[in-house]
Parts: sequence; C-alpha cells; structure tokens
Amino acid sequence: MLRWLTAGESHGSTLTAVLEGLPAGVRVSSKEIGDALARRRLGYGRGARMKFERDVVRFTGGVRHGTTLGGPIAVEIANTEWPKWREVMDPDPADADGRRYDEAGRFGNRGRAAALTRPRPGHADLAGMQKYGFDDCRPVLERASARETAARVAIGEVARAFLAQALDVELVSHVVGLGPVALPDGVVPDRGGTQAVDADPVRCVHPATSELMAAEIEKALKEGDTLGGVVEVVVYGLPPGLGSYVHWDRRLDARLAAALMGIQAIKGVGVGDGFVTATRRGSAAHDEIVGDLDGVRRVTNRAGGIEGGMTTGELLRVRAAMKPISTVPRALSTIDVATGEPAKAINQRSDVCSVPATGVVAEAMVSLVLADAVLEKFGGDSLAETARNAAAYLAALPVPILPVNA
Ligand SMILES: Cc1cc2nc3c(=O)[nH]c(=O)nc-3n(C[C@H](O)[C@H](O)[C@H](O)COP(=O)(O)O)c2cc1C
Ligand SMILES: C=C(O[C@@H]1CC(C(=O)O)=C[C@@H](OP(=O)(O)O)[C@H]1O)C(=O)O
Repeated sequence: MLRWLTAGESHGSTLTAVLEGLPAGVRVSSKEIGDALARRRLGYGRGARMKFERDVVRFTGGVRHGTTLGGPIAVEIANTEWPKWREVMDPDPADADGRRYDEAGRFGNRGRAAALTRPRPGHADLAGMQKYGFDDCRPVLERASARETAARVAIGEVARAFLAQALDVELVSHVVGLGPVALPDGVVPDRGGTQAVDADPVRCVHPATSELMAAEIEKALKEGDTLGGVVEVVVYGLPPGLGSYVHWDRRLDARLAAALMGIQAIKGVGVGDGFVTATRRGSAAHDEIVGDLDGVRRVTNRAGGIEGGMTTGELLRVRAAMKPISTVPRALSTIDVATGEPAKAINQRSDVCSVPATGVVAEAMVSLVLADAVLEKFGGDSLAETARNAAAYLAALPVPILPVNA
C-alpha cells in the first residue's frame, strides 16, 4: 500500500511531502521534480506570485545516489518568499530574540500581522474560522491554499517515475475546457505529447481552441474577473485489471475521483465520456468488443479505460472540472467579522485562471493512485520485482488485449 502526506503552509518556510510504500530501485532526481514543479507554475492566467517565487527541491529521506531505497521518501520544497513572510508565519514563539508573546499572552507576530477579518467567498475562510475557532482568516487560508499542490506534484513525480520504469506507463494532461470554450470531442494528446501540450500557453493541444481559450482569459483579466475549466489526464500503457469490482473502495474510478476531487477548487470528475454518457442510449454509450482468442480490442473507448472499477487496458481518460478562481479582482461581498458590517473581500493578488497548472496537479494525483493500484496488483519490494510480476501477469492473460491506444 502506498501512503502519502503533505505538510506546510502557503507562506511558511517549507512544504514537506512523504511517500511511503514505493519499492527500492526507482530512479529519481531533484532535477526531474524541479522540472515538474516548473510545469505547475506555468500557464496563461497565473498570478504575480508565480513569477517571483522559485521552488527549491531537496530529498531528505528515502533516496540515495538518485535511486529509491524502499523506505519513506521525504521531499521538501522551500518557499523562497519565506524571509518576507517570517514575521507573519514564524512557527516558533521562542527564537534567538527570546520569547515574543504580546501583553495578552499571544504570540507577538500575531500582534504585528494584521488579522484578516473579511472572509473571501469561495474560499475555506469562513467555514474554517467557524470550525477551528479562529477570529482571523490567515490560519485557515495558509493551509487551504493551493500552494500545497507543489508538494503533491513532487511526490506525484516519484510515482510517475515508478509507473514509467515498472510498466512503461505514461501520463499526459491537457486542458479540455476553459470557461465557456470547449475542446472538440475526440482530441487527445499522443503518447509523448507532454512537450507539445506544455508549449501551448493554455496547455491545449488544439491551436484554434487554444487561441479562443487565451482570449477568454484576456477578457476575464480586463473585466476584473476569473475563470475555471476542465482538465483531462490520459494514461498510456496501463495493463487490464488494476482496481477491482469487488468492493466500493477498491474501484479504481472511485479512487481516482476521490484523488481528483481532493485538489483545491475541483467540483466534478468524469471518467471517459463522463456526464455525456448519461445522455446517450445504451447502444451508443458502450464500447463493443471485437477480435478472437488471439487478441481482443474495443472498437471505441467511451468508458475511458475503466469498466467495473478496473482498468480495461485501453487509454485511461479522467477529467476534473475546476471552479473559477475564488479571489475575484472585482471583489465579492462579505462581512467583516470584527465589526459585523458589510465589506468587500480581501483581494491582494491572485491567479485569473489556474486551469493549465491544475492539469499538472491532476497528473500527480492520478500517478499516485495508479502507483498504489499497481503495487496492490503486482507487489514488489524492488522495481525489478514489480516489473517481473507485471510481465508474468501480462504473459498469462487468458485473452490478450490489443489496446486501441497502446
Ligand atoms: C493550481 C491552483 C492554483 C490556484 N490559485 C488560486 C489563486 O491564485 N487564487 C485563488 O483565489 N484561488 C486559487 N486556487 C483555488 C483555491 O485554492 C480554491 O478555490 C479554494 O481552496 C477553495 O476551493 P474548495 O472549495 O474546492 O476548497 C487555485 C487552485 C489550484 C488547484
Ligand atoms: C502559491 C501558489 O498558488 C497560490 C494559490 C492560492 C490559493 O488561494 O489557492 C492563492 C495564491 O497565493 P497568494 O495568495 O499568496 O498570492 C496563489 O499564488 C502556488 O500554486 O504555488
């Protein structure tokens, strides 16, 4: 079983991620993780912070000379903005200056950093203050912020390396919807298509649609507004039989949906043709099987590579729908919890649209779920053992699969 955790605040010193359960022998490097983090920062519509902050990556456990050891893998990502935020976020009340509580017995920094008392609609602010008993949004937003997704991308990259090295599996994400603009049906990036997707400013593989998407972002920016959209992750090279139909929490579609819904601002997940499937008749909704005992394939892939909670061996396709960025420059109404008076939400800086970046985060979440499902099916304490077990399983399949998109 693969387990993972992240820790750290948006403006804290460091994000930390721990990934436990990965076999020994997976080749990883902080350079590859740095490259993945750089991809997450890109995309048309990202805000000012993405331009000046850098992600500084360091393995602090589980890796030796570029290879995993089989123990927990720990990665840290330093926030280069930390020196500017230290006054606001310092976790330690006793430092070199001695203890720094104010007269009311509160940590001195709390006195210096003005409380944020105007909870922003669409953020965790208000419910978080109510739940944890804060009179300040700061302690809520620091952890609710999507800065944390950098930590997920870091360990997701390790999981992706495992999938590639054990099974030659490859993930590509792309933007299929941005505000009202949608990618035409059936357009999917090729295996090896990540570079081409990343070269596009909105990470869309269809140039004409990409232009419309970029124009939509431009328009929202001018009008002081924000946008959401839909990303798709496609996965090449998966064997049939990952996940299971035998119990709800072993269904791979359920596990993928939970992982994608766990990304900040994701409000819906679709597998394959997703919600569109519900509008079709059965005769036009499923994937007919052809072939013989030497090999079978499905004529279409409307199911997106999952039937009965298991991979079918076809191209996996999962989508995640992101709500528009909550910090709307044309500030939304709220109240000031210090006075009870109507107010406008705090709005200092923000992304206008983070859909392209969210594709990279979605790749990470899908990588982690798939790596877990691969280990559940094939086990292995070393990469070689997992690869051997997978190859033996594929060689012994009663009816070989000839995937549409190998
Ligand atoms: C990659 C990424 C970047 C984001 N950037 C911002 C941002 O700059 N400003 C903002 O208001 N929300 C941003 N969000 C969304 C908020 O984190 C999210 O709306 C908030 O946590 C509440 O969403 P929830 O209701 O799903 O938790 C971003 C989300 C992601 C995935
Ligand atoms: C820092 C990142 O994203 C942040 C996510 C975010 C939010 O509310 O989720 C708000 C913004 O941060 P700030 O309020 O400091 O400008 C984004 O920049 C990042 O992705 O690395």
